Amino acid sequence: MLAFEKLIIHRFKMPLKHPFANSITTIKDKDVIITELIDENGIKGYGESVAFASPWYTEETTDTVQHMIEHHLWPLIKAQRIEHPRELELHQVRRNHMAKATIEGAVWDLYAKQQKKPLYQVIGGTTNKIPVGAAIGMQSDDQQLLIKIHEALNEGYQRIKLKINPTQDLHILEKVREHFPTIPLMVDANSGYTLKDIDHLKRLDQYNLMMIEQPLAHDDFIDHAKLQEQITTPICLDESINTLADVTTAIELKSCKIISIKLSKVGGFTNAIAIHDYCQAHNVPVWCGGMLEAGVGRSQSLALATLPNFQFPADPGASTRYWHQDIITPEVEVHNGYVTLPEQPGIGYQVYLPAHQKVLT
Ligand SMILES: O=C(O)CCC(=O)c1ccccc1C(=O)O
Ligand SMILES: [Mg+2]
Repeated sequence: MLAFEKLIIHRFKMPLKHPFANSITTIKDKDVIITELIDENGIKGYGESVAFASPWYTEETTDTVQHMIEHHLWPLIKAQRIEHPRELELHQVRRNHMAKATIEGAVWDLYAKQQKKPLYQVIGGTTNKIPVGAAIGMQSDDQQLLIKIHEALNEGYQRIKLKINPTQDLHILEKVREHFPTIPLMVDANSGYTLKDIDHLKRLDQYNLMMIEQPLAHDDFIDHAKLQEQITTPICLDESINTLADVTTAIELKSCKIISIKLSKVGGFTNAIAIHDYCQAHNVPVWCGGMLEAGVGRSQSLALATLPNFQFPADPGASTRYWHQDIITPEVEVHNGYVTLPEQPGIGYQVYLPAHQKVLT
C-alpha cells in the first residue's frame, strides 16, 4: 500500500553548461524543485519540477509549481491510501500538469522501490536501452552550429534537432545539409510561424526532415491541419499536447503525424501512458521530448521512452551535455547513441541534493 508520511521540497538553481536559445528565449539556468516523498516505512521516491522560472513555454513556473504542491496537491495526496500509482486522484485540481507530474513521478518512483523493480518495468517498458538524439539551440554563427552538430554526432547521438525561426531556417538547413547530407535531422519552431508563412514553410520540404515540431501557435490544431495538408514534412505537435483530449483532437483533425510526449506537460506517467497507448492504437508514432531536465526528471522521461510506441531517438541525453554536475550518480550516460537505464529499483540512480529544503507533513 502507498501511505505517504511526508514530502520534502528541495529547491535550487542549476546553471546550464551552455545557454539554450530557441525562437522565444534563451535559458541560462534552471530553477529546479525536487520532491522527496517518504512512506511509512521510510522508503523514498523522487519527482522533479521541470517548469521554467518564467512562463514562456507553458503557463506554469517554478513558483506556481511550488505553490500548487504546498497548498493544493500535497494536502490532497497525503490523505490518500492507494494500492497503485494509477489510483492517485489529482483531478480535483484543474490543469497545473507540471506541478502534478512533480508529485506523481515521486509516487511512481516510491511504488517501484516498494516493488523492488526498475521504474521502466513497472510502467510497462519493454527495453532498458533508449536511442537518443541531440537538441541544439540557436547559435550566434553558422560555423558554431556546424561544430556543435559534428560534436554531437561524434558522441554517437542518433539524430540532430535544430531550433529554427522564420529568419533562421532555410540558409541554416542549406548549410547543414551541405555538410551532413544524410543525417537524421529535425527542426523545432516553438510556434515561431503563422499560416501566412505557408509558402516559406513549404520550402523546408526539400531538406528531408524527420519532422517539424510545433511550427504554429501553442494552442492550435486547425491551422496545423491546414499546414500538414500542404507540406510533406511530418508535423509533430509539442506545445499543443497537454492532455489525451488534445491528442484525440490532433489525430481526428489530422493536425500532425507525430506526437511529442513530455511526461511533465501531460501531468505525469498515468496520463503519458494513456496518450502513448492511444497513439499506438491509432498508428501514430510518439517520441520523448526534453525539458533540460536535471537527473530525476531526465531518468523519468527516459523511463517513459522505453514504451514500445516511442519510435524516434529521445531528446534527453547525457547529463554532461547540460550540467557541470548532475544531482544523480551515476549520471545519465550515452554510449553509441543509447542510454541504458539501470536495473536498480525505481529510477535506479542515487540522488544527491543541496541543503535547502522544506518539509511538509
Ligand atoms: O534537450 C532538451 O532537453 C530539449 C530541448 C528543447 O527543445 C526544449 C527545451 C526546453 C523547453 C522546450 C523544448 C522543446 O522541445 O520545445
Ligand atoms: Mg519542442
